Amino acid sequence: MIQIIPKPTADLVESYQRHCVKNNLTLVGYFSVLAIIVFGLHLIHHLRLGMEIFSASMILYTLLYSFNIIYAVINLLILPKMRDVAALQWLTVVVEMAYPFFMALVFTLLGVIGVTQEGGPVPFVIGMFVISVMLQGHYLALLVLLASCWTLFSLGVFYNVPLQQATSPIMICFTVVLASAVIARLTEKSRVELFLTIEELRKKNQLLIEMSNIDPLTGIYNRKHFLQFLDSEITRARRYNRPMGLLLINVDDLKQINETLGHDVGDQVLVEVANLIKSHQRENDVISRYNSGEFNVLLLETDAAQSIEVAKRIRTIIESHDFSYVGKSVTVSIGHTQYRQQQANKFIESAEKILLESKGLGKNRVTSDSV
Ligand SMILES: Nc1nc2c(ncn2[C@@H]2O[C@H](COP(=O)(O)OP(=O)(O)OP(=O)(O)O)[C@@H](O)[C@H]2O)c(=O)[nH]1
Repeated sequence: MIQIIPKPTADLVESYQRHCVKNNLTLVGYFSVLAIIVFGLHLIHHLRLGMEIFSASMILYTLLYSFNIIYAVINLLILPKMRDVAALQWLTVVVEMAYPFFMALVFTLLGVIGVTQEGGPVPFVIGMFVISVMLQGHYLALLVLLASCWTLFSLGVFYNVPLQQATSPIMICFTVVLASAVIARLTEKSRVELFLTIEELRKKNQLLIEMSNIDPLTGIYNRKHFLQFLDSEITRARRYNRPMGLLLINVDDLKQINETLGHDVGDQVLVEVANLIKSHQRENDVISRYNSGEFNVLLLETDAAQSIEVAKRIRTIIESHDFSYVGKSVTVSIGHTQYRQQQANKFIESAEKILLESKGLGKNRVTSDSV
């Protein structure tokens, strides 16, 4: 069977949790604003009906709404502005966990009051569904909370209501708690699967992008990447008038190596030459395989004298390297040019022209159009 969804690794799980925290905080923030509006309407409703506003349930509602105001301020005004990462993480955990716990407690008490005053367990039912949405990504915490709320609710109802009247709301609320847990689990599972699939696709996409820029034989950048990179560097060099050199490096007599020793040996020579150039690369050099037997080095922030210096060093390193399996030393011809505010293709053409000159002059040499 093909496994489409990989087993989540620790970093994926962590990343998923971070994703949940972000979502939950936004949810908590907007839920708080909604609760404040509802509280206003609730209060107006009570006043218009001339109802007692200091009853036990009203005090609980007031407490619930006051907490919402504090949470709305923390979530929407304080957290987004915090710069201290450690403090932010700490406060985020407190807010994310404390809020549903507090809500659950208040809703449980409202549920008990509701049943005691024959209003029914509606607040408890609503509360449990709300916290199962809020605690997405923390299933264990949700289970603990649901179980504690139900136990608290049952004890409260038993204590205040005769057994006959208590059984029905307790059973209803048990079903609600069970349903909330199952729904939360199912939604979380599908969210995790979707998240992991997207994450996996994102990684594969990244890998494809990287692979499309890499030469499979030598593992260095390919021509496509070089041309893209050159475009952006030309814009920069023009804008800030920065010096930039280009070396075109061609392996001498590669055709002959291929013909006498085989294509595999030719491949090995190319890999080794690429590694030699790479191992002596400076921080600002960008190396790529430009053509079959040809490499180039783009030398950023480098003037003509420094570029020629680099070219000479590369030539010497390759000439003195031990290529004993070829039976003779492997050499390269290098053409050097400096950027002169021209178009990218003209810049490359200059390097190609000077490389041809290098070859014509007898190979294994550095030729420059800047001296
Ligand atoms: N082994 C190997 N050979 C390649 C590869 N790509 C191209 N070639 C061969 O490399 C040779 C390059 O030849 P050229 O650069 O034209 O000529 P050369 O023999 O190097 O001669 P000069 O450039 O004049 O020194 C050709 O025979 C290509 O077939 C590759 O990936 N691996």
